[in-house]
Amino acid sequence: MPDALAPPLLAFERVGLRHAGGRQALQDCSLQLAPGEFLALLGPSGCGKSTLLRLAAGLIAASSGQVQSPALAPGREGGTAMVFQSPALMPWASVEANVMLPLRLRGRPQAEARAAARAQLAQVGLAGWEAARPAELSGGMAMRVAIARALVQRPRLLLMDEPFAALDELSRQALQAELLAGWQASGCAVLFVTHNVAEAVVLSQRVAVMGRGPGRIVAEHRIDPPPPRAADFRHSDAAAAHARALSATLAAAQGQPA
Ligand SMILES: Nc1ncnc2c1ncn2[C@@H]1O[C@H](COP(=O)(O)OP(=O)(O)OP(=O)(O)O)[C@@H](O)[C@H]1O
Repeated sequence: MPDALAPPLLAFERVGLRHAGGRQALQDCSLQLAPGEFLALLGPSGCGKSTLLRLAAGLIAASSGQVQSPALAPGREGGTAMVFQSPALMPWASVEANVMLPLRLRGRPQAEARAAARAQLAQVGLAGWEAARPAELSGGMAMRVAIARALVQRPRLLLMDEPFAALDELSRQALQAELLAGWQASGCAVLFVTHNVAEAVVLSQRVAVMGRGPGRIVAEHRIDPPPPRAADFRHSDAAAAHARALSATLAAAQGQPA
């Protein structure tokens, strides 16, 4: 659960970003994420969601304003991990070796990294698949490996860029439930980019809606009840009401009637 009194884990203060080609992708973009919070970032195509995520990861620097996050401080445990729409696994390496990689790169001993990878794979439902190669996995299983590879790093901040967009609906729902279980077990904060209103409602505690031209946060919407929620929350009247409100906000952000 986010602690309302704790300093933010991630703070964007009037951030602007002009790409090298001259395009102003973000302008006056302000957003805060509390430790342990699950925030969905919802917005139309091209509004700057991925750009915002890359700023949060420290992969690019703001042109104006400030991005602050203790999770970006170098040399500290509990940093930032990222999951993309493509699982981006090493095809020549086993599932276990893929999940061990970030720990090995940090110098963790082989046996310790293997034990951590096995435990994390079991947590995402992949016990018994440690020796498999990525080519043997379904899209949903490959994404589970990518999530395990992120969570095994014990990040304080998990950044996810439309990770379930390429999956069929049933796989997507299963992965959503597993991500929520992983989030609750790890206590990390999640910033989750999606186009999908229902996904934002089911997963998050709060939704930030982006508008474009240039990209900025135009609305924030709290999703009640707080987690953990009943398994059938996605079919509840409360979820439908949140989805209607968010769809209207999103349509307004795109300059369309709801
Ligand atoms: N490296 C880059 N150089 C120049 N312009 C870029 C670069 N990356 C993104 N842009 C532009 O910045 C704007 C925001 O792009 P971004 O990918 O952040 O949007 P998005 O909301 O994630 O889009 P989508 O939902 O379609 O993935 C777009 O107009 C895009 O064309």
